[in-house]
Amino acid sequence: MTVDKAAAEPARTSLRTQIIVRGALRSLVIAALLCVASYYHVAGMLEEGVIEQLEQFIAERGRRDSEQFLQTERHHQAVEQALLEQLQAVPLATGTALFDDYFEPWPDGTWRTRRGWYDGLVFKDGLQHRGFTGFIGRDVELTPELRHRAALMAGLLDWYGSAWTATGQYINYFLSAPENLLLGEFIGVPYLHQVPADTHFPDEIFVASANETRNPQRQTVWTHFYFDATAKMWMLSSLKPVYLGDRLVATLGQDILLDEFVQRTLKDALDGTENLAFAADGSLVAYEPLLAEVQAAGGALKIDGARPQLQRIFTAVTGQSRRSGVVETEDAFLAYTRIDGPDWYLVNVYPKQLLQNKAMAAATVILGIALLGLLSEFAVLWLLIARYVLAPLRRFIRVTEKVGGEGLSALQGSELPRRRDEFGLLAKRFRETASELEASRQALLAANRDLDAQVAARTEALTQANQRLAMLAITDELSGLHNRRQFLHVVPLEVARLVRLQATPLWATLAILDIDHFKLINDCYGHGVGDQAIRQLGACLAGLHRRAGDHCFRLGGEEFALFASGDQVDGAKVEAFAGHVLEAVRNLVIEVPEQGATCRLTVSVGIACVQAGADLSLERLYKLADDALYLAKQNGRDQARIVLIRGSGDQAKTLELEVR
Ligand SMILES: Nc1nc2c(ncn2[C@@H]2O[C@H](COP(=O)(O)OP(=O)(O)OP(=O)(O)O)[C@@H](O)[C@H]2O)c(=O)[nH]1
Repeated sequence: MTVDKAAAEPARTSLRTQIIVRGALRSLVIAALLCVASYYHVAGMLEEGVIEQLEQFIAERGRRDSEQFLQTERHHQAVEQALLEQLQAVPLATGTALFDDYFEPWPDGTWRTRRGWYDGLVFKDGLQHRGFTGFIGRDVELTPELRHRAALMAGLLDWYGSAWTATGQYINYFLSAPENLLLGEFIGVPYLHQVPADTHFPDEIFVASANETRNPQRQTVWTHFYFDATAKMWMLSSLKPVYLGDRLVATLGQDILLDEFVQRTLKDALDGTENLAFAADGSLVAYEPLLAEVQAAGGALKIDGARPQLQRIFTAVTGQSRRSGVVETEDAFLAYTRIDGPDWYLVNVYPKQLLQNKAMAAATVILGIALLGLLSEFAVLWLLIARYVLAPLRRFIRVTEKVGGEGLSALQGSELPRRRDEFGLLAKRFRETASELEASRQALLAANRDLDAQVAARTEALTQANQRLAMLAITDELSGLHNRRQFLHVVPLEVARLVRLQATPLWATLAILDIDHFKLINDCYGHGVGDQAIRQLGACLAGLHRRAGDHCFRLGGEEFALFASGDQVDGAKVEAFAGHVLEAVRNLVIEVPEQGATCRLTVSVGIACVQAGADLSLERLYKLADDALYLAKQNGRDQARIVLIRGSGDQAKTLELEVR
């Protein structure tokens, strides 16, 4: 068992760091996507809210700003109604008499109101009156009707004028008649006592604007607004012609202070937005960046192509059919409302960038909260991983490191967590696997042992088979003697050994035996008997030839060889040996089972006995023996011919013997 190197090494990177870092990166991407989604969601919600807010704001502003002008129109209607009623109801004489209470002739030929009506006086009614002046041109014919009307107009001005101017919204209030009569309360100024005698008011714009030629509908007329350089105030005039039947009897007029309106327009805007006001004919009324130019143009600064942004606003707003609402342009929401009376538009420009900034701020807050949440979540995760993942993992690592020293049994140790979660399951699997591995190991060891035994047995069998094969290779199967192969192997070795040991004269003896007329045995009794004869002859020769260093061979067919070595060799001994062989063969009884008989055999033998010398060799030995055998056969068989050579070379002495 080897220890896994990777397990024993400390981890290069922390699992926890990897999880946290990768988790954090993915969460950051999600948070960024959430932030983008939040941005668009918030922007959408803000847009709805802003449009609603703008609609409310502008509608309220429209109502409030219109109210001032509608109030003026109501004033005009009230005075008109009162004048017409009085003209019809008050007897001419009464009015005529009153005329002198109000007017007095001036040396310049004009009639002017008595000074007390401006400076202050207590009238017949017992009340204090003051504040207004009046003027009647010097060429005017003072008919009773005019005197009656002038008196009634003076009375109305006396009654209502100071009340109206006291509201602070009007700088003056005046009533004129087409005969060149003008009555008016001009705050702080006895204006009509100061004008020249030849003044002809019906030609003045603030009276003539309401004449029938310019105002055929006989409606209230609103002049252009203008900046009064003397008073340093923004103003607007409102004129209302009063007709008795078809006859113009008076014109009612007011100069309205617009300072408050202009200031409100400039200042009273939602944060980050700006207001502007313009007339339906395109005259700019109030717009902070162009205030000086509006003043310089006396209220007649037109919105045109020179100011494309304003022109876009003007076109977008005046194209709307609703009285107030919100129009969206490429870069802004335009909250617009019409203002009754002078027919103006008030517009609040809400840049979309403002909305985007708010959405971005909201999205940033959401992102911040999300990041904070993620941070705390990952901090908790950091601790949880340490406790529930890293700690059990480290126990696993320790246990696997122990495997090297203690073996698989370490895996079954109690250090592995016993829990109900995946780690518990893993530990269980570890223990089970350890048991299985141990069982497998034991089985493997047993199998190895078994295999070793089998290999040993097979090796032994193989060795024996090889030995058998080796034996078979050198053994003649039929006789059990060594064969010709072994003869050619052994005899040269023996001869060489004898040649080496020349110091003590040694002898090599080779006898070659050949069965006589063996063919006849085969022919007469069959090959089986022939084989049996060879077997018995082999056993016989092996029995005769038992000394160490003696060898017995079947050279093939019915031919056998005997080889021996020795130091005490002479003719008698060899003759005795040959006789012994011949006799032993003659005594062999070969069974012929098929015929229930026996047969006998003889052999012819050629023997060469040579004293070892330099010229000794197997070839020489064999030739000598074979030649001797030939002689034995030639000489009648069943005998031995011996060639005995003592010495070697020129000193060699040959002795030939015959044994029967
Ligand atoms: N049964 C049997 N016969 C064999 C075997 N080997 C050789 N022979 C026979 O031995 C006979 C040898 O015959 P020959 O060479 O004529 O010799 P011979 O008949 O013994 O006559 P001489 O040697 O001249 O006495 C042949 O008929 C062979 O078939 C063997 O292993 N078994």
